[in-house]
Amino acid sequence: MWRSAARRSSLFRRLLSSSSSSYAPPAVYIVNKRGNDILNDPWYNKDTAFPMTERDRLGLRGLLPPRVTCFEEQYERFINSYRTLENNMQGEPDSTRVALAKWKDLNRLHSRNETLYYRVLIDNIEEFAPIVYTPTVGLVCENYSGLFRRSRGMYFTAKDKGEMMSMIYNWPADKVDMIVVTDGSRILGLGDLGVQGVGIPIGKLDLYVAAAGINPQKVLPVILDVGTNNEKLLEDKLYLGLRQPRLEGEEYLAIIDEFMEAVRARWPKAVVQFEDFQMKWAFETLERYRNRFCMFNDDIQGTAGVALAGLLGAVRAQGRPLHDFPNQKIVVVGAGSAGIGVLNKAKKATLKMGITEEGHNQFWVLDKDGLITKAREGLDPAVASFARGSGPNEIPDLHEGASLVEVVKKVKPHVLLGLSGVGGIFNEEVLKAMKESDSPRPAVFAMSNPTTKAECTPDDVFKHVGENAIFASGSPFSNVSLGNGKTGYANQANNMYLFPGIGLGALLSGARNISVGMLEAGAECLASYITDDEIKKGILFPPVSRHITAQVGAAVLRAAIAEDLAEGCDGVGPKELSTMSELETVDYVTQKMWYPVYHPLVSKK
Ligand SMILES: NC(=O)C1=CN([C@@H]2O[C@H](COP(=O)(O)OP(=O)(O)OC[C@H]3O[C@@H](n4cnc5c(N)ncnc54)[C@H](O)[C@@H]3O)[C@@H](O)[C@H]2O)C=CC1
Ligand SMILES: CC(=O)C(=O)O
Ligand SMILES: [Mg+2]
Repeated sequence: MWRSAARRSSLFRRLLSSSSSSYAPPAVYIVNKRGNDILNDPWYNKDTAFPMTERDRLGLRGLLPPRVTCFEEQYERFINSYRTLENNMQGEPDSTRVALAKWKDLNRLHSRNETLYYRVLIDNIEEFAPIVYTPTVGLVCENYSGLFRRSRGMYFTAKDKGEMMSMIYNWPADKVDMIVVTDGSRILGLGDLGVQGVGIPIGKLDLYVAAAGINPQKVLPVILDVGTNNEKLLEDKLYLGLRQPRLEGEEYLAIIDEFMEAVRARWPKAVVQFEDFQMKWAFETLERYRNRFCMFNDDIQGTAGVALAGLLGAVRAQGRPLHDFPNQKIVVVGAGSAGIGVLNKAKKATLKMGITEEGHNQFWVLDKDGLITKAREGLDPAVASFARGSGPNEIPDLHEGASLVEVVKKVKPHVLLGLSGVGGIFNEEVLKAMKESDSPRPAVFAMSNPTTKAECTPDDVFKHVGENAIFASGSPFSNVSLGNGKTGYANQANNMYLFPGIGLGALLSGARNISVGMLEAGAECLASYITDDEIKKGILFPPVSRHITAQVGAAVLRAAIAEDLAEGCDGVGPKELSTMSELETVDYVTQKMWYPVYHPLVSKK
């Protein structure tokens, strides 16, 4: 027993030290450029940190101020100037201006020096995630055409039909590990933003680098510009996308198919995350590609795992055992890609706990037309199994199309969960009705993004529902001081806790595709991450970090192996991966994460 464990861990050590990892940093970078071309390349640029020997070697002498500074000094210089910006903008009434100024400052750093940018992002992820990701990324997308300075990512358009297989070779990196793609049709809760939606793949991939340690040279943000139905954009002089209505039907699918095949041709092992597609295409493309590519839909699948972790947390917060979950009454507002993804996942958890398909009775779902019942004309099959009926188990008078406040008053739900994209829809009347919830700790999840679309704020929840309430939102809010030293926790319930780990685990396992089992393993890992003590305080989610991502990534990787989907990565095969214990897998995943440091540069010639 001891011998085999010892043998296994020596194999593990060898794997860590000898794998031809794309993540373990190389000792030197070989560059085929010199002088200003290096300074203008954010991947190689070190600004004033180039040592004199390197300045001589690379033709940089005289192109930089004479004093050589170290990384730490550059870091401090950036943070100080960022703090000055913050101070100068204090009292500025227009919060949009402040957010965009901060985003521009970070973006300028990215365009100049990626190593410094990612270190700043990693070290300050909680502070900077709201700038590179939601909510500021929403503002950036809305104003993208005016803000555009330097291209990031790739643009495939309806006009590129038949060209994508060659276009994909225009991307400069030989290897791409992680792609996030959108068609811009449903950007956060902001609707169709056409080509301007490219900000979302950029923001998501920044989190991949910061939280999952994906090498930034191996990520690719992609926008598929198939037109836009947003009249305002079509009339906007600055708009940078195609000026045509969105492609539909087979024409649309042909573009997506061609893009996916081009990816497969050049980078067959890349993981592709679909993001912010309008509902019909979100589900259709997921079904179309899930068994043929290593891909997933973050809004349907990532969100579902995070929401389920939150729902189970709400059960624990009441001091109830998890098997009580099927008795929780949950009102879901929004029956789109995210809402239906959450409902399917929660139902599956209920069925796993022994409830039958016909017997589950805990969900009430509303969309823009109110409560969805079996009487709904043209009932969407995706939501049919959640539509309320009229049998003896039903609450009387809850008719088709009943309003949110009626539903909350009559159901007295344990959880009210919003994925509607409608800001403020959980108004005072609704929240006061939640106070009468049958739960001693009513939970309100206002998951829509960005902040302007949040269904309510934590202040409103703790004021109207009560201090015992549990709150979570898609975009970040500050905790609320409840007086007497007590805190009302403003959790962030966002798929950012899962997608980086899902992508990383899929990548390192070399999975052929991303199975339900792999996603479940990630979600279960997240659900069990928070301790009972934290849950009692009302804390449902951990801060986003490399630690949680490594755990989720390891869980996903192990599930891929268990399901025989893993083909290995970077010379580490499935057999070797399968010999690792749980702990060793976490160590392995952690070790494979890229970390920003300056490397000596050596000129090719
Ligand atoms: N926190 C997170 O991790 C995530 C949050 N989201 C957010 O969820 C929101 C919805 O996303 P999707 O489901 O993809 O959008 P979607 O457009 O597919 O669905 C929106 C749903 O909300 C319903 N709705 C609209 N107005 C309503 C009203 N007044 N009352 C009740 N329901 C109403 C619509 O009928 C539709 O069913 C967005 O704001 C998005 O940012 C999405 C994914 C992840
Ligand atoms: C978080 C996210 O994926 C969304 O709001 O669409
Ligand atoms: Mg999304």
